[in-house]
Amino acid sequence: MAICTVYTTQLNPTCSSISKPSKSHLGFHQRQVVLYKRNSTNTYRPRSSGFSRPSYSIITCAADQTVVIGLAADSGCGKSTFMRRLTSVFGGAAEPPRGGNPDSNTLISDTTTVICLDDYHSLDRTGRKEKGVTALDPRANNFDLMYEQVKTIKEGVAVEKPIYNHVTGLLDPPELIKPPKILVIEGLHPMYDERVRDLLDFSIYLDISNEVKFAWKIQRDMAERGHSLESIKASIEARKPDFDAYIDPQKQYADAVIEVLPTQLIPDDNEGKVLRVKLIMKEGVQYFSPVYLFDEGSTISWIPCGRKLTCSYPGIKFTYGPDSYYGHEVSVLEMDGQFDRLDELIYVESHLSNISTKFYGEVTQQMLKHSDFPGSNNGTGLFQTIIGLKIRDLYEQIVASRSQTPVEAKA
Ligand SMILES: Nc1ncnc2c1ncn2[C@@H]1O[C@H](COP(=O)(O)OP(=O)(O)OP(=O)(O)O)[C@@H](O)[C@H]1O
Ligand SMILES: O=C(CO)[C@H](O)[C@H](O)COP(=O)(O)O
Repeated sequence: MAICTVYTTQLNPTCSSISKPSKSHLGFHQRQVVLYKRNSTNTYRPRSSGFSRPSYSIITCAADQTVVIGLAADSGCGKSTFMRRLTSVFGGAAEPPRGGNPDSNTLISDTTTVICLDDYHSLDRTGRKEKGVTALDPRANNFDLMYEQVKTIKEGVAVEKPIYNHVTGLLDPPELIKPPKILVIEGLHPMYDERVRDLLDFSIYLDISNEVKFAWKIQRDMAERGHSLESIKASIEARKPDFDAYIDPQKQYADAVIEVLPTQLIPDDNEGKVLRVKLIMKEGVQYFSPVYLFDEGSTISWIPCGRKLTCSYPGIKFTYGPDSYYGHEVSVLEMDGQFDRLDELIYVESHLSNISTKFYGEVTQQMLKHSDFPGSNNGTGLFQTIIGLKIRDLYEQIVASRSQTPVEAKA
């Protein structure tokens, strides 16, 4: 986090965000901020002798303030895969904090820091068992701390965040999280608490239908983790009431929802391999303009298979159009089916608009780069990649708008 190095009585025009010091500001990382005193003419002086805490404000460089993105989904619904795609859009690899807890859930890259909200479990595995609550139950999570820490990071100050250890089921000693350019909070509840929700600059919900969730869980937990079919069924059933009560309702607040359903191209398909994926995009969200197919606002149905796109059974179908979602006006882009050849995706990409690419073919390039990630041959990978590009664009717009904002003091 860069600090404002203003040593005159006038504020640097790029530093427009001013807030009162809180306990966390004045803690361990006090040296990261510069304290200024406001005088009667509403100008600012750097800290000098006679400084008394209540009369000082913390000034952070607005252009460097952290943009906060929320990603909500149930466990095993593709959050990690989405995060890898997002990080890749910004370049560089995301890694756990160097020299830290090997069981840390955090991933850090040059631009992004992804924190997992499981770290705000207030009850460890034993505690939840004793109280008979699941991790999805708000009573097993500390929303006050989540709010305080996300807010503090957003204001440009580092925090000591707890770690929930998925290996031991215990709460480990905290780890230091420094303010990144983009903070992603991913997990079960990024939009559950209104205070946390209000801190989000953009929010996404991964809505995986029960049939597909089940197919993915079986694939992962049976093949990779040696669980039995019965135990997977039992674990999904046990979580369902709390999922319905506390996780699923968050999708009404999301700016973008990626909904994953069984295909409609194969009658009575229950294999869950071919997917129908919807990208539901809220209208009127600042710095976010929904993607469209051919003609903005029209209703379109498109089968791109033919000379320019190779399709084997059951083919590919795109639809696009306006709709309503939890009372909000939205645009919905849908893809049913899967790609045979990813290099031909450029044909589809060239018919999509508002995809926030920096050069022709960037979506296709990203998809080809990660062709081994789950979902790369269908709408899950395509829409996750597009949302990654939209987040980059949103971030750049926010930074640009902040550096143009006139200085305004909030005492
Ligand atoms: N788009 C996809 N298409 C097919 N399978 C997928 C897709 N996304 C995820 N999966 C399957 O689901 C599993 C979980 O994915 P991922 O690790 O990204 O989810 P997660 O939400 O981060 O899970 P957890 O919270 O349990 O760590 C993957 O191993 C894969 O089997
Ligand atoms: O839903 C979950 C996170 O996405 C987990 O079930 C929750 O965090 C509890 O984890 P564990 O099973 O390791 O105790």
